Amino acid sequence: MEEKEEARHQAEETALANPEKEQRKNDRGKTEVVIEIKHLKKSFGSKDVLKDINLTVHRGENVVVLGRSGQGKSVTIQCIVGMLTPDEGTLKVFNEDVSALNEQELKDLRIKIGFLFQSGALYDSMTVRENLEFPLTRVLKIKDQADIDKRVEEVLDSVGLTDSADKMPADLSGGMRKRAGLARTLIIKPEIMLYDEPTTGLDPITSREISELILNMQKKYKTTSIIITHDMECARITADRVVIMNDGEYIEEGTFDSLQNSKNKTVKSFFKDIS
Ligand SMILES: Nc1ncnc2c1ncn2[C@@H]1O[C@H](COP(=O)(O)OP(=O)(O)OP(=O)(O)O)[C@@H](O)[C@H]1O
Repeated sequence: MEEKEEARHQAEETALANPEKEQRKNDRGKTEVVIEIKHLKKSFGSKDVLKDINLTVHRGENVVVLGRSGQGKSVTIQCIVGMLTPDEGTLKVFNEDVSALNEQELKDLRIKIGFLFQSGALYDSMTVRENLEFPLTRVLKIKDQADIDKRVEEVLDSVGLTDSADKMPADLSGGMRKRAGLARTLIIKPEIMLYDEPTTGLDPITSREISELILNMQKKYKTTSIIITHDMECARITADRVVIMNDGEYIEEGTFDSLQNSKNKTVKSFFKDIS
């Protein structure tokens, strides 16, 4: 294993390892608030990136955040996981104020949150199967090989990669790599999934497949998701609710269909190419 990858493994273990903290049981149905953001502000120097962000996400929902480049979508995500501290406002995840959490509490929170970044974040020196085994053995500390095999087979089946288990990431297409990255994130069954531009760089057909997969994963794993995208087709397929972000604020929200009839000029501009 390469040095860089080893360093990443170690960072990941430190950030995530806490086998005793099992996932919170969903016993309050869809109305439970999982993420609550109120009047969030964040500036970098003189640049006000987040000016007044307000968002409530309920358990099991897929919320899509649509916004042009550089609007602060990624900054919002980094605030949610405590990688950035907001200047003002409150941000609660599972009813806990993220900026008040200590290091250990942040680690406990992050084990419940899965990220799917644009790159897919696979380890290039490992096969797909080894990539999937890694979080099970190193993060969840599972030792029973039969249990590991069962979990790997299940998640491979979910993302349609059963026949590619022994391939190297370099031998996969862009769409397959994205599927494998998703499998690697889902295998520890996070309660919240954060997707940062999940379809960027993929052709329209593969993008559609990934969007449908995101929807299927929501149904199968009952995960709460925030999906950041510019891809209107992805938004249409995956969203229970769409939030439009512009100039540091969420300016309008609703179902994909309801927003198509918005009178707001900025909202309209997102939908202008949709027939
Ligand atoms: N750590 C940081 N320090 C300084 N400026 C930052 C930092 N993180 C983000 N920014 C700035 O904040 C703005 C918003 O960035 P962000 O990455 O959240 O945009 P985005 O909406 O996700 O855009 P994109 O769709 O292009 O990824 C950008 O101008 C960026 O340069």
